[in-house]
Amino acid sequence: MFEKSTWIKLPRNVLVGHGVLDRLGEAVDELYLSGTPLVVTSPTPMRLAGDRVVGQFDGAETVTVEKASFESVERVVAAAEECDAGFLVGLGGGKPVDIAKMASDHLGVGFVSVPTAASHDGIVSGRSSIPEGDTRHSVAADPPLAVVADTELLAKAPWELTTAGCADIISNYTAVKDWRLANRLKNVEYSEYAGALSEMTAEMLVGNAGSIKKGLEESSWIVAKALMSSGVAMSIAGSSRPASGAEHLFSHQLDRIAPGKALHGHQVGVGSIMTEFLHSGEKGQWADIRNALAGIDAPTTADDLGVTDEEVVEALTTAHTIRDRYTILGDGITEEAAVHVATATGVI
Ligand SMILES: NC(=O)C1=CN([C@@H]2O[C@H](COP(=O)(O)OP(=O)(O)OC[C@H]3O[C@@H](n4cnc5c(N)ncnc54)[C@H](OP(=O)(O)O)[C@@H]3O)[C@@H](O)[C@H]2O)C=CC1
Ligand SMILES: O=C(CO)COP(=O)(O)O
Ligand SMILES: [Zn+2]
Repeated sequence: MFEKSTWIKLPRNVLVGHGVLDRLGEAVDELYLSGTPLVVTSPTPMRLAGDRVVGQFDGAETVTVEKASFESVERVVAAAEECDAGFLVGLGGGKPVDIAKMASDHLGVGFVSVPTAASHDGIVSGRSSIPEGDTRHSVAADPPLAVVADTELLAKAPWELTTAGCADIISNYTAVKDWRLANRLKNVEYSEYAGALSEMTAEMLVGNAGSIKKGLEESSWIVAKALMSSGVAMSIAGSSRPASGAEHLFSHQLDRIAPGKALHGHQVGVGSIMTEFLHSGEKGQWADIRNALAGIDAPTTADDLGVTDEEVVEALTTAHTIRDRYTILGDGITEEAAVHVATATGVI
């Protein structure tokens, strides 16, 4: 008997474009949400867009978080309970958006995503990624009911945040390779639709790389749409597998070993150069990934990331321990292998 079933959760209203931030209230009205809106944000986004967001709702409350942690999630849950929040609005980069997503899932209330940076593909995904001690939890959470990505606002963010978003998308190439490998070797469920969408998203971004330039609002448009598409791939898969493989394990380890040195997207980009080398060897496509990253001003070396050679090697050799996700790193690679891949690709 055929017993498979699938439940894909996607956002209902997605607004991307110049000035759409001022249509946030309208986009939310359409969702028939009720109760007090709680805006979950962090210091910079609050300063840049807090008033414009809060001003579109009657009686909105605000909570500011500084760190991606379960403690922050608990603080947001407490603030929501105190004001009896009807729904949460995540305003900012990946940190406040993920925290708001996880808190609203816990509270069973709606969530609206308002990114201030095109820096990661959690803008629209049904995943929340929070570190805890030596591990990282990437948990299912309902995706946003609405996403409002104002390209005027995104384009004013530091250029590095946009190149980080590009690199997060470029890393989809290796994430999908890892996913297929895990399917072949460990029978991990693979979705052809999600895998194809994720790869096509990376392909289109690289194809449009010529239009991704500092100071050009069109760049934010291209990147924001790619981030949406990648987030949808994760929603279809019901996991972050289409967009997160060994290059993400490497980045999550770097977050522990060398915290705050580089952006998530930049770390996964450099990780992707090396894991592509592990997948396809010296003559493989790792140089294409490096060139794609270099072409949009994203880091390609340890130096660019601001981390040491030793930290890269440590992250590579220990990345497999951070979570139960089979990748090209298998049960771990030796220090010699890590030094070889990092040297051969020019990362160190
Ligand atoms: N759930 C998912 O599927 C995914 C989740 N992620 C997660 O997202 C996080 C990475 O996202 P990222 O955006 O890099 O992290 P942050 O939210 O920490 O943002 C990076 C920095 O940019 C600042 N910032 C944000 N917007 C602006 C702006 N418009 N102008 C100037 N500065 C700005 C932030 O300020 P401030 O410090 O004040 O916030 C912060 O210092 C990671 O925790 C990662 O795990 C990434 C990909 C997918
Ligand atoms: O960063 C992500 C996808 O780009 C989310 O992946 P994780 O599940 O590794 O946190
Ligand atoms: Zn990512």
